[in-house]
Amino acid sequence: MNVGFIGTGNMGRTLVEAFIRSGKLKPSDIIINNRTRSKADRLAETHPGLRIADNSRELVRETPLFFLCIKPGEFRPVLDEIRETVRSEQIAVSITSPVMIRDLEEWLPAKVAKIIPSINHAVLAGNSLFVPGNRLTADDQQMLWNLFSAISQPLRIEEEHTRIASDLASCSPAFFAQLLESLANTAVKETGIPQSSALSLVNQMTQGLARLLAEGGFTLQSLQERVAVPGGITREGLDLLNKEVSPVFHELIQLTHAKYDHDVKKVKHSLGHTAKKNM
Ligand SMILES: NC(=O)C1=CN([C@@H]2O[C@H](COP(=O)(O)OP(=O)(O)OC[C@H]3O[C@@H](n4cnc5c(N)ncnc54)[C@H](OP(=O)(O)O)[C@@H]3O)[C@@H](O)[C@H]2O)C=CC1
Ligand SMILES: O=C(O)[C@@H]1CCC=N1
Repeated sequence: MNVGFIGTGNMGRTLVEAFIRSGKLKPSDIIINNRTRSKADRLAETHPGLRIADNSRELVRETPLFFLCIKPGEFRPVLDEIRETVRSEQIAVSITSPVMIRDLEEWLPAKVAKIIPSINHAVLAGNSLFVPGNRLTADDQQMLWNLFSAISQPLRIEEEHTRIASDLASCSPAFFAQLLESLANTAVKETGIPQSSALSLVNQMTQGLARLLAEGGFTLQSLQERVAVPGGITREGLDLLNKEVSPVFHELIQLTHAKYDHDVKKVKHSLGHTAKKNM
């Protein structure tokens, strides 16, 4: 089956490469289009057989399933371009949280889903967040589920939980990378340990932590219990984190949701009522 990707930026490229790496799609199954052609050219050079469409309309003509791997503010021009070409039997998948399924369904006659991926799919790990629209049949849902099972663990969520689930699954790799980098850099400032040693210690620790959770039979809770011996040093640190970190995460969630609400409004405004008027 031909699969199309409109937008081969960070996440479009990650998805294309993850599907190829998993063996689920061959390069010759994939058609891409990107606003800046050179980015698509580079991806096609790395994966011989992968085809580039001259524009989104051409891509949509050739693919029963296509992904919109573009940012919220980039939807309007793409939808304007493809709406006349899209057919009702096609499946359009948005990977962008602030674009509502019902708005896409107003713009396109296609069957619509929202699937929020994560950078973790680059190593065929992490949850993809699956929000099917009403027009998808049970077979369509199963096909998408199977496709994403090759590169991730799909998780069905309600659209109203898209933001918080994305924070936890998709934004958190960056949040935790920054926290760990900050831990290493603070250690350098406080103690004079060489930065390369501090970064290596934190990096190796994180890889071990991931494996303990994935293969070692630990939960987040049981891991803390095993490390923090009663009356020991780790307990001191955990008690501090317990007190100080929760308000930071509280504020972080408030911030991501405020930005999300802002983006939802901006997208709604850009998609506006023109959709219905022009149909
Ligand atoms: N990065 C991540 O970890 C995750 C991202 N997402 C979501 O994915 C979406 C894309 O993010 P990301 O890939 O990081 O962003 P990028 O800016 O890296 O990628 C967007 C791509 O879309 C292309 N594009 C824009 N307009 C058009 C158009 N009209 N026709 C064809 N291509 C177009 C851009 O082309 P050009 O080269 O010209 O800029 C760019 O390459 C966002 O909404 C984000 O929320 C979701 C989960 C995780
Ligand atoms: O930063 C962003 O907007 C996107 C959403 C999820 C991950 N990255």
